[in-house]
Amino acid sequence: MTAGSEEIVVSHLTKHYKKLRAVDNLSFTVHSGRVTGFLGPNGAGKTTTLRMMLGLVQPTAGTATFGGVRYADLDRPIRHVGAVLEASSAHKGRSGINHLRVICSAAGLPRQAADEALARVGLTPAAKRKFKGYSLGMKQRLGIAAALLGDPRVLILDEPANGLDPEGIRWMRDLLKALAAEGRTVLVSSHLLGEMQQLADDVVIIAAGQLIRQGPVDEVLGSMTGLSQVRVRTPQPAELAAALSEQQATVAALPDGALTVTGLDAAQVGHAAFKAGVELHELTGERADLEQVFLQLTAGKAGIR
Ligand SMILES: Nc1ncnc2c1ncn2[C@@H]1O[C@H](COP(=O)(O)OP(=O)(O)OP(=O)(O)O)[C@@H](O)[C@H]1O
Repeated sequence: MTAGSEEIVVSHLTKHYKKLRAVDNLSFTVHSGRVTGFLGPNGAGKTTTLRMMLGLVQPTAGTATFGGVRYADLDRPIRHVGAVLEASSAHKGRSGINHLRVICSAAGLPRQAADEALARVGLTPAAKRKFKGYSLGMKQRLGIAAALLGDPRVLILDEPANGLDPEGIRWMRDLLKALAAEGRTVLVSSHLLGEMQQLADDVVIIAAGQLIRQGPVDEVLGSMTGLSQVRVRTPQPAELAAALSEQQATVAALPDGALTVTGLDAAQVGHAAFKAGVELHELTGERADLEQVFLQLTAGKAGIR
């Protein structure tokens, strides 16, 4: 399966509910061939944004396009954009495979697309079991299978890891990375920041309806130097702490005897030790993780509006 490239461009997208600016002049780009994490505190406007992209909510202003075309103007949208906005629902007594076949026949897709999509999400062994007997994880997989039926170049998933066990989460990560590696555009919202750090190539962070930061995960993490720490081990901790304190660094002792230094990078700590004649046995730069960066960037903007 090869896929052409179809970027998502969100431009000045806005949604007002009476006085509430649920989404406020939001612009960002989601690139093809990459997984983009869409992050924001509760009530930030993520679901509203995704729903506007898919034509399910009418924007107050602004646009969202897929390869330059609005969702409503796409020719056979199922072939362009697959979306999973909430855990899938299906007729309780219908089997997984029949659920997908019904969608295929309504959308004019070949029957065999149902078998392929089911295989892709690992549900073939449960193909003939009734939906009501599916676990939450199986329902999530079926929802993704439905989104994949038209072999779309864009995938949009709202909290896809909900209800998945650790193995399911790992499976989801591998699937989404593989779909992006095929050249697809994959946009996924999640609250699981540790998972996002492992999954996403790029992030878009919003809060209170507005863009806070977008870019490659590495760049976003690297830009928050104030949050990074250096771990250092020395047989002369008192001398090193004194030398570092002169440079406005904060030094804390760890239970294992090492020190953590905030406010300097590893090279600066190494240089200070060298100048003070202090012997080092370990020197490791520890970058802030996505959770720390997220909390710092959205501080004061989180919460229910
Ligand atoms: N139909 C609606 N009418 C009025 N207000 C709404 C409507 N839909 C959403 N909102 C409000 O818009 C804001 C953004 O909601 P949205 O569901 O988009 O946020 P979210 O980032 O997806 O949040 P969460 O992470 O909690 O799912 C919230 O304050 C919400 O209460």
